[in-house]
Amino acid sequence: MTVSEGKHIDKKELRKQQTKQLHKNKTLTRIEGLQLLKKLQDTSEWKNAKTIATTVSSLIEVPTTPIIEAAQAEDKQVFLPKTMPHRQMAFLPFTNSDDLVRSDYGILEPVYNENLVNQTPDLVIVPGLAFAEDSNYRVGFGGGYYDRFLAKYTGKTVALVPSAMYFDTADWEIEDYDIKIQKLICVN
Ligand SMILES: Nc1nc2c(c(=O)[nH]1)N(C=O)[C@@H](CNc1ccc(C(=O)N[C@@H](CCC(=O)O)C(=O)O)cc1)CN2
Ligand SMILES: Nc1ncnc2c1ncn2[C@@H]1O[C@H](COP(=O)(O)OP(=O)(O)OP(=O)(O)O)[C@@H](O)[C@H]1O
Repeated sequence: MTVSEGKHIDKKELRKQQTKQLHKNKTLTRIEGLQLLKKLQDTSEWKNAKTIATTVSSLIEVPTTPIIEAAQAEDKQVFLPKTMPHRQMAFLPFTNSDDLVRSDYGILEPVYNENLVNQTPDLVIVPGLAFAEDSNYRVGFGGGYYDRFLAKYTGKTVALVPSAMYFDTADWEIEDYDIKIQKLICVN
């Protein structure tokens, strides 16, 4: 117990709240996602990246199909995560939607091939449920996959933050293993 605990919302509670909120805001998130992609394309991080990691979005996240298509149109290679044992992620090249397989968590993933893994893409677009603008901390789905991966990753990181995921400040508890996103791209 810490004295400051009272003003923090439990991460699990926040995830529950945000999941509900994001379901209500799907349409807005989709529209804002296109604006956020435009802003992303204006950044040096995007322009300088030859290899980009994103995800296959679930219904409540910023849709990633437009991101994948924009990257491909600019001859950038796209990598997608496959969840592995011990809460590790392997990033594998995106070839074609038909080659993706649904994971136990219901997310489409590329098929594992040790020869194709790339853990050092130039830019990682980090997913999440909530982002704090003043500190760049995030809350994800709770697997700790990105925190583990980013602990070793030394390239560029950005996150696209629609209004439903936006927080001025982190009113949740920051843990030692939480990793800040280098650049948050927000609406307006
Ligand atoms: N579109 C997308 N793909 C992604 C992520 C993401 O956030 N978005 N991930 C980002 O990390 C990874 C998968 N994330 C996962 C996060 C949590 C659990 C999981 O075990 N959830 C538990 C509940 C955990 C809890 O609430 O404490 C469960 O479903 O039982 C699984 C996968 C990789 N792919
Ligand atoms: N670098 C790490 N090494 C070992 N364990 C870690 C590390 N980072 C996070 N974890 C563990 O993973 C669990 C989930 O972490 P956290 O709540 O930050 O997930 P999240 O960031 O919301 O999820 P995700 O990164 O999958 O989107 C925590 O219980 C934590 O103990």
